[in-house]
Amino acid sequence: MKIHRFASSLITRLVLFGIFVVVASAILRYNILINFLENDQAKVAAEQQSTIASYLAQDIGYRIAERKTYLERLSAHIPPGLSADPAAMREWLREHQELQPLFAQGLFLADSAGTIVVDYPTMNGRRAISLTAYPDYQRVLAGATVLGEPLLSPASGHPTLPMLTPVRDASGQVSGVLGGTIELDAPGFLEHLQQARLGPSGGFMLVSPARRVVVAANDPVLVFTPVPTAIADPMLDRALKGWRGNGIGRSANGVDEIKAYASVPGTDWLVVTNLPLASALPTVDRMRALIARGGLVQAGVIFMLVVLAYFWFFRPLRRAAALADRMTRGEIPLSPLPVIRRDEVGHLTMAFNGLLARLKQHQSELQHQAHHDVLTGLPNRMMLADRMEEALARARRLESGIALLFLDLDGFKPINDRLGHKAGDQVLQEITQRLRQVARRSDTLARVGGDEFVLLATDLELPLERGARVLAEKCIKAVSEPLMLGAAECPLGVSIGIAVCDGRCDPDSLLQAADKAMYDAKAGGRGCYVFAPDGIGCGHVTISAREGTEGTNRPAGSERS
Ligand SMILES: Nc1nc2c(ncn2[C@@H]2O[C@H](COP(=O)(O)OP(=O)(O)OP(=O)(O)O)[C@@H](O)[C@H]2O)c(=O)[nH]1
Repeated sequence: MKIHRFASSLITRLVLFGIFVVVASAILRYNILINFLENDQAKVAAEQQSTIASYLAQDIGYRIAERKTYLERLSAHIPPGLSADPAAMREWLREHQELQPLFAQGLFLADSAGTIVVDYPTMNGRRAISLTAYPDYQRVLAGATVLGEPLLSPASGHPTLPMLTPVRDASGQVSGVLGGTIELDAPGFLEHLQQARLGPSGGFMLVSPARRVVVAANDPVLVFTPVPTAIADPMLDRALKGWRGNGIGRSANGVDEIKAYASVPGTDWLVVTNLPLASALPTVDRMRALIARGGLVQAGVIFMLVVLAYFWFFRPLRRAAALADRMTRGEIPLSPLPVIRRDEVGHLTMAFNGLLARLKQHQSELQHQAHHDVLTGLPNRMMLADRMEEALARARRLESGIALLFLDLDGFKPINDRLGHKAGDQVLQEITQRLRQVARRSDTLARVGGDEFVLLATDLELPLERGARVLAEKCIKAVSEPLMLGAAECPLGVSIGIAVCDGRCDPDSLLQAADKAMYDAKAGGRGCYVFAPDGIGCGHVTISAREGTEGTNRPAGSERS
């Protein structure tokens, strides 16, 4: 029962609704804020990465340009005829290599047939290599300085990068090729890219779009590995096709990353940076934790407020409901509930009190209807019984007596028949008024049948019959007075049976005795009164001065009706 009441409680619903609103707004706020922060932070991080990627690309470009310029200058300054003397040429190369070691794997000279003839330092097998098979060899012969594709040095096994420039004779004709081999791992070339760290798990790559291979990376495992396919990493694929910029994309292993792409000047290479989104946005993570903690605190505060509200705002309501329950169970009488505050609860309580007042009024009306005759407003038989009980008890206490006059109208039916029931009702109301004037305030005049009335007279002095007789005569006189309804005369009389008692008799027997005496009065000619015979149904009647108890008594001057 309690669980059911709890489940259907307005307060429970209010609390649940409140919690729903708080949770929904917290989730909404959380999503809006986190989305905004994520986008904002990701944008900032992507711009930062672009800057870093550009810086690295510029740095690599600069180092390549530096080597290119150096190689071209060396080529231009080879003393005439020196290339014909390998030992002197090698010495010349050594001097320059030691002065400016930009090519970590050294310098070499190829003759006009493309065969390497001199190198410094001497590397295993390098002198036997022919450059004619080299894809860009013809471009070198045409006069261009060419940066080759990265390859694993057959001599050292290290990733290397060859650079070739033409050597011209005095007439300006290409007479040979001067080359230098850059070692990718060597200090002073790609070390920024290789050693740099981007967050806890971000990385850099130098990619050759032509070969679709990773030239260098801060993760050595990636070096010389093919780049992911277009499906695995669509953003990188776009970058390989020429697009430059930054953004958020999914990596080949399914991680969302912030990526940036920048071109290395003087090459077709590409610097790629990538940083997993999660580690790029530490503020967002902290914000998440902060919002979660804030949400918990908020929920706690709201819960406490709801509990306080429950106890504070609804206390009068709970108290009123408890009182109303007790009234319903009959533990306390129906009485207005206390109105504590002038709020909605107070309004409801006042409305309840109004309803209660109406109910009580209705109840007393019903009570009145149950004990009174509707037409005349006189007490009915039920109420008469109560009054008789009271009167008998009082008579016993005060050692007085009571008289019961049973009145039945004479000649009422013809009025009804002649003038109708409505007129009959008016007659009954008029007779009631007349009989009321005859009775004392302490007496009870009741209507017990169609044209039957009972007059209960109390506190009678001895002899009881004297008072009863006077009363009966007054009744006969009052009823017999001319009665006009409009122009119609309504002649009426009344027959009265009288029973008297000193208080020690049974009310039903007393009523029966009076009723029977009334019939005797009817039988005796109507318009008169008859006392119930001593001992008939009223064994305790004490009559000290009994007059005319055996005969029919008419008031002086009254006519038989
Ligand atoms: N108008 C009206 N008539 C009523 C009411 N109650 C009973 N009656 C009528 O009252 C009449 C009573 O009948 P009787 O007692 O025979 O009338 P009566 O002419 O006085 O005859 P006796 O009593 O024998 O002298 C009946 O016609 C009933 O229908 C009422 O509330 N209003």
